[in-house]
Parts: sequence; C-alpha cells; structure tokens
Amino acid sequence: MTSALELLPAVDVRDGQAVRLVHGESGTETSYGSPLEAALAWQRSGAEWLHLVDLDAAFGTGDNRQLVREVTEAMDIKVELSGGIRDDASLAAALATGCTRVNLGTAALETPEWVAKVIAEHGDKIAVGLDVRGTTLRGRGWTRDGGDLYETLARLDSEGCARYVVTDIAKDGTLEGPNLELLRNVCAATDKPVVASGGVSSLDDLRALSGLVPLGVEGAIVGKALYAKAFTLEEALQAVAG
Ligand SMILES: O=C(O)c1ccccc1N[C@@H]1O[C@H](COP(=O)(O)O)[C@@H](O)[C@H]1O
Repeated sequence: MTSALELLPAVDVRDGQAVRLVHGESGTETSYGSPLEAALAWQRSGAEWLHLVDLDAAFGTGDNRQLVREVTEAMDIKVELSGGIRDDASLAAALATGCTRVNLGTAALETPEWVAKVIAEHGDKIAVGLDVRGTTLRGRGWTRDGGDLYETLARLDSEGCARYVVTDIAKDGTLEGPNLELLRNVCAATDKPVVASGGVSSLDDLRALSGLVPLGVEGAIVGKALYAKAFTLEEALQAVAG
C-alpha cells in the first residue's frame, strides 16, 4: 500500500513576519502576521509537518534565527527548517532547535564538499532543496544560477542525499498549479523521496500530487493557497488521506 501524501504547510519568515512571496522575489511580500501564530494554527489544524523558512537568511539580509528557534521549540510536530544553512555554525544552530530535518539550498550549489560531508554525518536529517527555473538551479535567495538540475541530482544521489525538496520557482507563490512534469522527471532521475513545492492552488492539485506518490513524491509544501484560504488545511488533509 502506498502512503498518503504528506502535507507541509509553510511559514516563511521575513523581518519577523510570516510572508508569502511571488516567484521568491524580494519585494513581493504579502504579510500574514506572527510566524508563531501561523505555525500554531497549522498544528491545531492537524499538520504533521511544518516547513519553516528564514527568508532573510536565504536572501542574506540578516536572519530570524532567534524567532525560528522559538517557533521550532513551540511545535509538537515535525519541522523542516530552511534558509541560510550554509556552514557548520548555521547547521549546528539549525539542528540545535530540535527540528526534524534541515533543507540546504545554496550550499549544495556553492560548497558541494561541505554538503557531502554533512550528508555523511547527519543522514536523513539533511534534505537538499532543488530550486529551479527550467532545469537551472538557483541559489542565494534564488537570485543566482547554480548549475544543472540533473547533474547536481546525480552528484547528490552518489553522495547519499536522503531526500529532495523540489521547487519550481516559476510556480512558487502563483497559485498556478504544481509543475507535475518536473516532478515526474525528477522522480525518474532519483530513487530518493521528493517533496514538491510551488504552485499548489486547489484540492485538485493536491489530488494530482497524490497521484505521484507511487513515483516517489512523498510530500507537498503548501503556502499561498492556505494563507489565501483557497481551502483549509483540514480539507487538504482530507483530500490526500489514503
Ligand atoms: O521559500 C521561498 O519562497 C524562498 C524564496 C526565495 C529564496 C529562498 C526561498 N526558500 C527557501 O530557502 C531555502 C534556501 O536557502 P539557502 O539557499 O540554503 O540559504 C530553500 O530551500 C527554500 O526552502
């Protein structure tokens, strides 16, 4: 029996606020108030995971490290932590929050030896975010090209990377539906589980992603659709229940 698609409601933090961006572009923020309140609301609604992103750390405009730690520590559910985790100190700080796993983006593009080392040390506590435009990876707050998706995926697979979080930047924050073709292609290129990110707009999108579970899609990050109240998290969890 295949498992149900996992849902990871997102809380992206910029300047102390929960925000959503469009295409991940700085300056497109819509603010949704307290990150802790948002995270607690998703937990109360039945989430088993929280995808928590320090956007300032990802963009290099400071960090929300203290706040991210407070949110993570307040959660009874699993937390996937992203944004600005690029060296031993930031990784140690992220893991010290008690998060379930971290998601590395820029580091996988710019310091591959370090990423190989931490994959070897921490196993499935490390996921790698493959944030793409077309098939070109983007790092540093999605502002810089960082190589070919499939070459990087092959390298990370050979290093034992446990899981990938695949974001189609062109879809992120747009409510245009996920890039199912990209997800199928990535699943065909790796045996490792894939978490889909970007574009979810409806319960039908979640059902379509559920249809990719047998191919290797393990979960889906949901952001804008929840904040825009396109559906509730309870409805989403019901829609993907096995
Ligand atoms: O999630 C976003 O909307 C986003 C927008 C712009 C840049 C990054 C974004 N998200 C997360 O940031 C990490 C990458 O951070 P880093 O490169 O490791 O510092 C990425 O995995 C996304 O989860």
